[in-house]
Amino acid sequence: MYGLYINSVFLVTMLLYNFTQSQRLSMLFEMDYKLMIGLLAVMISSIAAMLYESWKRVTRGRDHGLPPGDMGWPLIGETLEFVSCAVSPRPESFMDRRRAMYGKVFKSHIFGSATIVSTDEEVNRYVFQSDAKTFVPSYPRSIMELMGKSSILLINGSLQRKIHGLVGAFFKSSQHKSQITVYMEKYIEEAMNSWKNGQLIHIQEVTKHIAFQVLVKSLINLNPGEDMQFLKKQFQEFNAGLMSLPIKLPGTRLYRSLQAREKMIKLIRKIIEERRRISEATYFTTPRDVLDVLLNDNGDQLTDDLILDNMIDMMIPGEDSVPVLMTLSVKYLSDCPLALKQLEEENMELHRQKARLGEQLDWNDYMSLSFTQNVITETLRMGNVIIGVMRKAMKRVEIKGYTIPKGWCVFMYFRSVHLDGNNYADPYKFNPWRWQDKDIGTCSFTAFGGGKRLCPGMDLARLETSIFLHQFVDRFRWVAEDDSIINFPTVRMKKRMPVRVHKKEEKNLNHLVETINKQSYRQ
Ligand code: HEM
Repeated sequence: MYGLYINSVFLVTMLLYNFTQSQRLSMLFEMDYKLMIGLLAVMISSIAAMLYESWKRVTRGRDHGLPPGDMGWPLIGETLEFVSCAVSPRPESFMDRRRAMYGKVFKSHIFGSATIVSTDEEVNRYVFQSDAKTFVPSYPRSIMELMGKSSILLINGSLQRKIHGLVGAFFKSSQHKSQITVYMEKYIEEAMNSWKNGQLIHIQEVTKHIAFQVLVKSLINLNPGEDMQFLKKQFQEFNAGLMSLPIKLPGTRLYRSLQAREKMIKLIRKIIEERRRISEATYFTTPRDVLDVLLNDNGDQLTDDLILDNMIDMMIPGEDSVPVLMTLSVKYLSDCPLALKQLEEENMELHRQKARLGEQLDWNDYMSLSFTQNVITETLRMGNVIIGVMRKAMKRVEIKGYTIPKGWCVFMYFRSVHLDGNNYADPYKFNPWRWQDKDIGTCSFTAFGGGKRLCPGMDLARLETSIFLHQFVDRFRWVAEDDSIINFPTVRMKKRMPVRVHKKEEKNLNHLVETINKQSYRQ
């Protein structure tokens, strides 16, 4: 790089010297245009090289205690290389290369911020456990613009803890799980009843539709209908702006998303007003949804504006992640017949038991399917629905001998931790059996984050996925068409996971159960 810089300066000097010697301005125009372009290119590369060198000097000068690493080019840093790896089938290759050179924690400059990238579970645990005086959440500008000021995703301290506690407790409650199980079964049945034998189904689309209905039911108790359709349309418009240029002018993507947000706020405000008209005793005693939970709070911190912000912003982490988890489970199971067979057996055994007792399945039954839960955990480990999260350092922090300067971002990249051979043997192999008798809480598994911001929707996501897998294997056999996983900007299937479904006949079902019983599926 330094050689290019010297050469460029030399070339520019020579050309300028020739030009001044000619003493004729017109000579500039007589010069071959190719030479002009060449001259321009040399000048630009010369300036770029100078900037690069001074950037290096500046960043090297600041290195006291910083983890090793490369800040890349001025302004863009290493963003281009990060993105080119992110769109490849191995997004973690960006991290792998640097881990080999610098270790599990290194410095970089991505998406406009000086960043410490951590692929180290101990460092991540420390960051997760830190309070808001040390680290606060950090998101790309467009997301910040679209989120409400009082969004749980942005606020810190006691108010964040309060909302997190209220929402988490509601999602964990037996009452919510029972209610959502009934609705989930209903929405799945409606979708599956329309499937014809041999039909091609796009799992990603079906699960997106079902999970959105469940999410909206959990948040504002809305049933499928006109309002739900309206909300879905506006949320899609809103969502499209989350990864856009942060320009708020009429006509821009961000502007349209902000308008969609306003429309959603209007609808939810109307729902709040309607609830206030209903007698307090009816809706305040047993909350039906998160909205009731927040309205029910006796303190004066939870204003209507705060509740409105949160009703919309809680859809952001909840809307896409659950259908992706369901879709990836189907993908990995399709690629691993042994795991599919064992999952089928477990679910059909439960079905038979309940049929013998003449009982319906409840949420507890679904959550107690241990192999199915292991399939979900393994899908989260391999699929990395959320590749990682960002925090911003509010002060200079020392962790494990590394310095994180005030104002820098920390990017906790879960994907590398989850695909590290030292943490998980044969990490690229889908192996749900690895979770047998393993305590998820004590290992490096952080698909739902950790600490004070541990995902409050974690149980809901697991329950929904268990119910979907149960109903799917109970009623259908399928043949998956070729498809591949895309990881950037969000995780999804390239072709929306097409599968050809075949209804299980009652006779075939019994035969299949017998066959399954004769086999052992352990690996
Ligand atoms: C597969 C499904 C899901 C995954 C992988 C997932 C993952 C995560 C992760 C990693 C975080 C931590 C973010 C951080 O530390 O900055 C988080 C936070 C959060 N999740 Fe989930 N999530 C899922 C489903 C859901 C669902 C269904 C909801 C329901 C609304 C939900 C609501 C939230 C909320 C509100 C937060 C923010 C908590 C806070 O900052 O206090 N998530 N999620």
